[in-house]
Amino acid sequence: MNWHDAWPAPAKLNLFLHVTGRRADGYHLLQTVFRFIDRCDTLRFAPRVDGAIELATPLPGVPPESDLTVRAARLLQAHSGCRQGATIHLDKRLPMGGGLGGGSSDAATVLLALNHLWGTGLTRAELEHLGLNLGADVPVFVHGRNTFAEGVGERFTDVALPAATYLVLEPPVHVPTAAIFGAPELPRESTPIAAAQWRPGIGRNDLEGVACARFPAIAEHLAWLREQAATAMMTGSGACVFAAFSDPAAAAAALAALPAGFSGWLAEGLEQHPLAEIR
Ligand SMILES: C[C@@](CO)(OP(=O)(O)O)[C@H](O)COP(=O)(O)OP(=O)(O)OC[C@H]1O[C@@H](n2ccc(N)nc2=O)[C@H](O)[C@@H]1O
Ligand SMILES: Nc1ncnc2c1ncn2[C@@H]1O[C@H](COP(=O)(O)OP(=O)(O)O)[C@@H](O)[C@H]1O
Repeated sequence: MNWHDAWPAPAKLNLFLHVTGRRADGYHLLQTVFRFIDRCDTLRFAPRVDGAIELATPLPGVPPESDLTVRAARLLQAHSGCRQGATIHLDKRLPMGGGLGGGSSDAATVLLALNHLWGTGLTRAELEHLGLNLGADVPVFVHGRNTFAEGVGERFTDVALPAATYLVLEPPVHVPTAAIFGAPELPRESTPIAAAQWRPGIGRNDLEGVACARFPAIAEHLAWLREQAATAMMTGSGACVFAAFSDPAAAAAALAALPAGFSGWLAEGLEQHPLAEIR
């Protein structure tokens, strides 16, 4: 791929999410399955010889210096000693604080794209490791395969998933991930399961109870979605909730029945990240 190309940064869904413990540094041990879906942010890059990293499209409420795209580019520069720079254009479609991993996916796409465009030559494993400095969710987007993840979300056992159409609802709230993990009432002792035993439909989202109690809009969206599909669940630390349909027409019918004031969309489950093969 070239400098002028559009580089996708897909969303993820957590098909289940169990909290199995807490590390000494406060981070939580999780078990989860990440699935990539075909709803994406899009990034474009322009090369710079002055070495600067500039975000041409700053996000409301996010200072460019703390934007994950800029931080990812700087980290790769520092780690590789690369003297080139880039202007980054981000076309943001995924909601912030939605549990869809948008910011983390943007960061991973920056690492993959600039490693390719700058010719810095880091391996995918090195980029995964680098990405963990930016957030617990970044490595999986670099990894690029649907996967059963453990640890804080950096140890992977890849899984093959059946085709599915997802109806995703966006409750109009931004959930601060740290506040959900910090809640005293969060259940933190789910019994670990073996990756080989997991099948679609197994497990729940342990963060759901806290998120629904603190953000009633999530509870309302989930209650409506469960009437359409009993297996509906929240993704990540919220706010988005989703349901899987094996029949796309059933998913479309549920979307058509969405109550006034609710917003939602359909997405197809991907077999892998669209940049899974890029070097
Ligand atoms: C919950 C998950 C599930 O995929 O997704 P999101 O809802 O954010 O999409 C992730 O584990 C989120 O990963 P990410 O959003 O990258 O989190 P980070 O920026 O690393 O962490 C934000 C804060 O959440 C808490 N945190 C995060 C991950 C984790 N395993 N344990 C934690 O306790 C910490 O307080 C941390 O300071
Ligand atoms: N490029 C980015 N896109 C989205 N959020 C970003 C970005 N850079 C920094 N952030 C910050 O990260 C937070 C979490 O964003 P995001 O990854 O989209 O949500 P989640 O982790 O819930 O899936 C945002 O609220 C925002 O403050």
